[in-house]
Amino acid sequence: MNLESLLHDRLAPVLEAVAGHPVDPAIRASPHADFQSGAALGLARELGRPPVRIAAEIAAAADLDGIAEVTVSGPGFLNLVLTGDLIDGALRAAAADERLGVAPVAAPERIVVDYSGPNVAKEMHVGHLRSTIIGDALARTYEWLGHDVIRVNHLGDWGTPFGMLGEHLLDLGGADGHSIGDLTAFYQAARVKFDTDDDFRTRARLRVVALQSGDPLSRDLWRQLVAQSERYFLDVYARLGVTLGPDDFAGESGYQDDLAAVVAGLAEKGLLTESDGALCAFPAGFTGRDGAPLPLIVRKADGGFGYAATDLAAVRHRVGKLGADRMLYVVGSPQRIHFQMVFAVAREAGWLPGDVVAEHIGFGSILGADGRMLKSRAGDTVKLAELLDEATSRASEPAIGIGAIKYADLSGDRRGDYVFDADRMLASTGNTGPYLQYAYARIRSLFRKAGSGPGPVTVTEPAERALALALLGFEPAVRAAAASAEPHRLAVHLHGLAVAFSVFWERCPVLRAEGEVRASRLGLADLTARTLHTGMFLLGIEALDQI
Ligand SMILES: NC(=[NH2+])NCCC[C@H](N)C(=O)O
Repeated sequence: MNLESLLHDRLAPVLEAVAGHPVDPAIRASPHADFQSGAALGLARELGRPPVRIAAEIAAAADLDGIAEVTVSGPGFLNLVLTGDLIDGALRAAAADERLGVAPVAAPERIVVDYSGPNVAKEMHVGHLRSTIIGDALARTYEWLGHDVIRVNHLGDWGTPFGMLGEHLLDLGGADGHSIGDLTAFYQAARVKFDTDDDFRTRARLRVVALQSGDPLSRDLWRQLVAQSERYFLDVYARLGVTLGPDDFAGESGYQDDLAAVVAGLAEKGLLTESDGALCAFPAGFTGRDGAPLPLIVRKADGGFGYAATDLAAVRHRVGKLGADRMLYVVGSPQRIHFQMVFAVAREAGWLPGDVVAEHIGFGSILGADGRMLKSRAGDTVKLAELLDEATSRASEPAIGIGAIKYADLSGDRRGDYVFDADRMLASTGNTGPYLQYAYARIRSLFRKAGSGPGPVTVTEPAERALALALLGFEPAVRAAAASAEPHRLAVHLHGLAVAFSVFWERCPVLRAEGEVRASRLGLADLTARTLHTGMFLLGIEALDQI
């Protein structure tokens, strides 16, 4: 049962009667009562009466079913205290339900989550790490809520670099003879040759043309690069415990045959303009600093198609073939304008109907201890594998190191930057992944000693009540995280739950209690463990029985 919505339903009719129109009661958890509503404050000006008076009027008229007490405090807040029966009933209902009382959504949507999206023959970098972690948490959460989730890994597997990379692979012994091994070194070596060797540069250009016209050797080299990279990425996903698999790769190359139709479709709608030899769309409402309209380059002057054209084709595919109701693109904030323009052009072209939601789920950067973009000691971009090595080698178990990284990423507003600080993220106290994992393992160990199972919950002590409210706040936290695609809303809630449990644990003896009290406290502990387990699962953090 969702207490916030229960209280919402109790207060909404009274508010509407008082105001003469629907008013959101804006129920919030409160340190002074169980919950609080500030709705009377918002109505004061409109009704021309002091908010305290309005609040008193609401309090007097409210339907008190399940509410023990409504009081007015401060300038006109309504403080709401629930009855013990309501809380006990809600906890027992949650405990009896495998899904902890969280019903699947009434209207499931088909949600395409585009995440990870690394580039072939290149090491994944920290931006891909964030996309992978955040995207996976979102995909898990929507799926658990009953949506039909399609994971899409928009692999960068096409474009001009493949001339240089294929040619370099050929120089090293060709498609079947050579393993590209260290991706960064491979890419950099190709790059150096491309920048310094005229002959190589010419060969690389011809290789692109050959690849695009279907030359078998070129395709072979390319396939080899893609296959080796995919294997590498899958290793990283396995290490991270991420739910992306081999079938989720849907690389840019897959849209090549659709690009002509993209151009034709845009041309037909009169949306293409030639600009310095390139074909561009100028979606309404996008202007540069100088006020000039911003172009979305659909076909480059050399006839090649770029990132934007592929993304337009991908939108058509996801709406037309995959039947998406909602599309989320979990990609770093610097690509915000790109996606806004792609969505705008797709809407103008009629490929993105008004009832299909397309949203860029942006995120900030991972910073080093110096507050700048994360760099290795040598000043290069940090390889993802090295980052994982650092966290896992310092943790007692790999799952703790990985959980620490994920939690550090997911516990703050995704739009913000965060500092990669292994000491802080691995700490077993504070707002960290290990803290959640220890809280869970501690409860499991409690049950190994208890000798008996959980019983029906009856809340009496204040620490029990605080824990109960945290448990019942799980559903709104999951729904809020899903609604705004903000996993931190769930992460922060779980941390609060773990803290509430530790306070309860200090103040309320469990194993030393007797009879119904002992059973009830074990009931609270059990529901806490199950809630932490489910919540961590949604974030992609492993819950260990024993640490
Ligand atoms: N549909 C998309 N554009 N997805 C994101 C792809 C990310 C891209 N490969 C990059 O590394 O920046």
